[in-house]
Amino acid sequence: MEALPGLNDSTQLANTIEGDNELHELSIAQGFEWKIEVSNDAPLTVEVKSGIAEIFGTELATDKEYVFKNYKFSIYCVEDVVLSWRCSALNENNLSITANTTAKYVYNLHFALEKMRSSSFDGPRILVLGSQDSGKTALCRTLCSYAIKFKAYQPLYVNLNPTQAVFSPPGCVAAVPISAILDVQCSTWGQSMTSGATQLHSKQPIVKNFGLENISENKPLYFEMVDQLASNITDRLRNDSLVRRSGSIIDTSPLNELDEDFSDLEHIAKQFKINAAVILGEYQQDFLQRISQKLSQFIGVHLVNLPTLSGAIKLDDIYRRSLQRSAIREYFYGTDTTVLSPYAVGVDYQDIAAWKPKNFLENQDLDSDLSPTELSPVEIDPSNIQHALVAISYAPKRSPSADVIKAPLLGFALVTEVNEKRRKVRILVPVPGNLPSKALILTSYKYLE
Ligand SMILES: Nc1ncnc2c1ncn2[C@@H]1O[C@H](COP(=O)(O)OP(=O)(O)OP(=O)(O)O)[C@@H](O)[C@H]1O
Repeated sequence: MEALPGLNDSTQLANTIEGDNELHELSIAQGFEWKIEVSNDAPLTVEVKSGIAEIFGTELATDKEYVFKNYKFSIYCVEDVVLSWRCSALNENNLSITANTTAKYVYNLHFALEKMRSSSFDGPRILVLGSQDSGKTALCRTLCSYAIKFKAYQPLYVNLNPTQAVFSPPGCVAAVPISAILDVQCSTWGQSMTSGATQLHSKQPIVKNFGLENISENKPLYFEMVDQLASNITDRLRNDSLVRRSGSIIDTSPLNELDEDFSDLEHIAKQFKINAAVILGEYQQDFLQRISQKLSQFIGVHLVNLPTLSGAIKLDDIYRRSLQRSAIREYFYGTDTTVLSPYAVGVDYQDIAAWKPKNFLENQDLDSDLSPTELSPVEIDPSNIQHALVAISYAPKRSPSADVIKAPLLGFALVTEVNEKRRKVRILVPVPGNLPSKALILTSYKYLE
């Protein structure tokens, strides 16, 4: 590969630092964190020997081996920690161990939320804002982990960023009550009930399929999905006093993807009835004031501004894509510890009724005023459905677009082969049986083995 100009594998960088794959012992002082970036080819195993260490707020058990692959994260030491590690791509002279400068703010925020939980049956509903890679998701994950650490709370994590896959494939907005410990080894936070029996308690997400990669490709459709999710959440909170009291932690898309006049933000705040908001990163006072004013009708107190989380890393597109790919892979094939066996079914062209969301960035000729949320019918041919991830809706196969968009999701399938000659399609489904006789929605995400 190296001989070919322009073909630089992203994993090469990590591999240039040669490790010996031997067991090493490492002591990290209280308040410091070990920033780690591992590729798929050179997994890292870690075993805590003594002290309290955590990953995004979830404590690591002592004398248990954890394996990390294709993951960028930090191990934060709440106490002095001794651990052993082994990796063929890390060298003990090049480990990045630095003081964590923002943990104190996260603790303060957590205790403020705890206060809201203990003083009312209606817990906090906090909006987490910030620029790209400022640590929004890391903060949400830490706050969820802290909330369940000592009390039997079940905070609702709401993911409004369709590019990231948390308990769902990418392209979705989702909400999941965090009912038990999260899987520290998983960038997708853990496994959902679709995985069957899992090592840790599986979670049950509410998922809405947006289907496109970027919210600006079809904002009206994105907000249709956000509104549907918000309405499901309102029902859930009404009927589940524990989740209501534990509160919602709402993770958003980067601020630059939302409207400059903050009307998108106002819409989200209204839909999720937020009563607190935090913004990560360094901003001009005037900018913070404008957001604060917009949100003042919802949040009694001011918007809380915290620095970019210590340890947050600027991610490149290749890594983002690899996380999306692993989430799709995990949905169908499971993980190394929970292996799943999806079923391949053969379907005739005429037995498929597929729709796709309108993409206004890709197709500038589309008239955006003409019901942008309406789905367009898909003509089955290899060029558009080969290797595509498709959402299976509950709407019967011949339903009109308006019904399909409103219908809940049954699950996802993956087109693995399209035979133009025989007019047949091979589709991977997570459960045995035929492809359900339901309307399908083609997403922009593709997965090839
Ligand atoms: N201690 C840490 N705190 C926060 N982020 C960390 C830490 N250590 C590593 N990271 C990594 O930094 C990257 C960016 O963090 P994160 O995904 O939370 O940002 P974000 O603001 O949610 O990004 P996006 O705007 O893409 O949604 C992630 O890969 C995350 O795993």
